Amino acid sequence: MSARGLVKTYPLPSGEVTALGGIDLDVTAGEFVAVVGRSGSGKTTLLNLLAGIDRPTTGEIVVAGTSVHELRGSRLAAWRGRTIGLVFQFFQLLPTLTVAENVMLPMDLCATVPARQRRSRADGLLEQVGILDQAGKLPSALSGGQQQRAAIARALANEPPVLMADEPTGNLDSATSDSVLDLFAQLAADGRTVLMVTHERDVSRHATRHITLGDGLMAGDTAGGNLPEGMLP
Ligand SMILES: Nc1ncnc2c1ncn2[C@@H]1O[C@H](COP(=O)(O)OP(=O)(O)OP(=O)(O)O)[C@@H](O)[C@H]1O
Repeated sequence: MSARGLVKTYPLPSGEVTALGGIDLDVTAGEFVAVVGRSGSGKTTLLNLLAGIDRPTTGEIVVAGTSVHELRGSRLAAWRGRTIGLVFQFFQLLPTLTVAENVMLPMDLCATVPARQRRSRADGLLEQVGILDQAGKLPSALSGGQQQRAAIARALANEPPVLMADEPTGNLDSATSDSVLDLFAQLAADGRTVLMVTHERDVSRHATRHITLGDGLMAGDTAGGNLPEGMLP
């Protein structure tokens, strides 16, 4: 995954806000990258651009051989559904569907898996994240950690090469956070690219690389699990 000259500005009545001022980035398969930085430094904007949720004002993004900045509308949505697994702070599970049905939803939307294989694939993913015994329950019957595991299984439904997570442990206690982060580390070790936005030092130490943003620019790029002092707010 690479980005070149990534700029994102928002026009406001009071003037233009520059969320990203020109980011160059290369991330390879198997990396577990934590994007860190102060509030307002551009972390979520960067993740949204790389995931194809939002489009850059200028600049280029290439993910798994596709020039994402050239895609629009339904082609962008189809690419995103196949390529990017998304995990959010508040899980975003659909409350009226069972856990297994939530996991099958991306398969239904993208038709990447034949209909008769979707349930067994969902069960396999739920087993991988350790909650197969919760498959038939509604999300409200699960703990926060179990709900985030269900959301990770759903993110993996279409076998995306890239997993992106915005503050995935922001709503979990520290022991539960650790187990979810171990799961991300395992998914990266299996060859996926994992990119996580976080502002918590304890969370970011699970990553193998830290990208620090400051005022929309790259302020640091360090390998290893320990973020140098002063690199987090
Ligand atoms: N839709 C928008 N319209 C206008 N300004 C925006 C919009 N989205 C983000 N911004 C601005 O862009 C800058 C970067 O925001 P962003 O949410 O990417 O930062 P962040 O590092 O993720 O912050 P936080 O840690 O608080 O979530 C901020 O100044 C923010 O106010």
